[in-house]
Amino acid sequence: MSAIVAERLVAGRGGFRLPSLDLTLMPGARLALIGPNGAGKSTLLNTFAGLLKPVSGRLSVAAPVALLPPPGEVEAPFTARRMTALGRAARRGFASDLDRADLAAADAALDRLGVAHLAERPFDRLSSGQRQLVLIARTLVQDGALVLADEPTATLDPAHAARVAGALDDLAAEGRAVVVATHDLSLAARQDRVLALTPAPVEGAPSGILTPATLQALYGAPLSPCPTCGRPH
Ligand SMILES: Nc1ncnc2c1ncn2[C@@H]1O[C@H](COP(=O)(O)OP(=O)(O)OP(=O)(O)O)[C@@H](O)[C@H]1O
Repeated sequence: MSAIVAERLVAGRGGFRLPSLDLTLMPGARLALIGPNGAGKSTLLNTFAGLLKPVSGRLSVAAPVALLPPPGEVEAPFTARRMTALGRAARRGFASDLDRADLAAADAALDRLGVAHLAERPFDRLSSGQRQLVLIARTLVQDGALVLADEPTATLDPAHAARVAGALDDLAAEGRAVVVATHDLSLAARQDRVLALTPAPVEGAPSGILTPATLQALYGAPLSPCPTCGRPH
């Protein structure tokens, strides 16, 4: 079964509308959404997550969905460990409290991202990048068949960004479909496919989409060096 099937899907919110989109994503596939500020990446992710109703068209999504919201959206008076472990509690409802297995999974996810030392720290007193890593750890423990990550590496230093990219690769290797919305073109380049949200969305292999010409058309300015070939232009 596909992780996402979108047919003539129009996503939007308020007065904003994305162009009609056809997309199929198989389990284990990795897709990057790129596009300028306001292009509709978060709108599309939230539509995939079921938080926004499609304006029109057909959308079928595998469950469960694990969603990493964009940086800065989450506040909570919990420790980093509890905040991470709540990713598992959400899956089975909030009726029962977290158990040892949940806390152990949280510790393993924090360790995977190089922030095990933050486990006992109050989430609300972490730096923005540290909070982001905790929320990514929470996403890792959610056991999603479809993992949606909105700007996962924004606010991260290069070493932590590399760990996150590797952790997302691991999720895909486990058979989960992964969609990242990102301005980080090196992260986009390591996905299997890239969907560029332009007035007419274009989708393909990173080598076909992350080209100087496509990026210049997408962002309205030349980008150098080329993110896939590394050459200045
Ligand atoms: N809550 C909202 N209500 C109405 N319109 C919104 C809302 N949030 C965003 N929009 C509009 O929807 C459009 C797409 O926004 P969206 O956040 O999906 O873009 P994005 O590609 O994720 O942008 P960015 O890269 O800046 O995060 C924008 O024109 C934005 O102004």
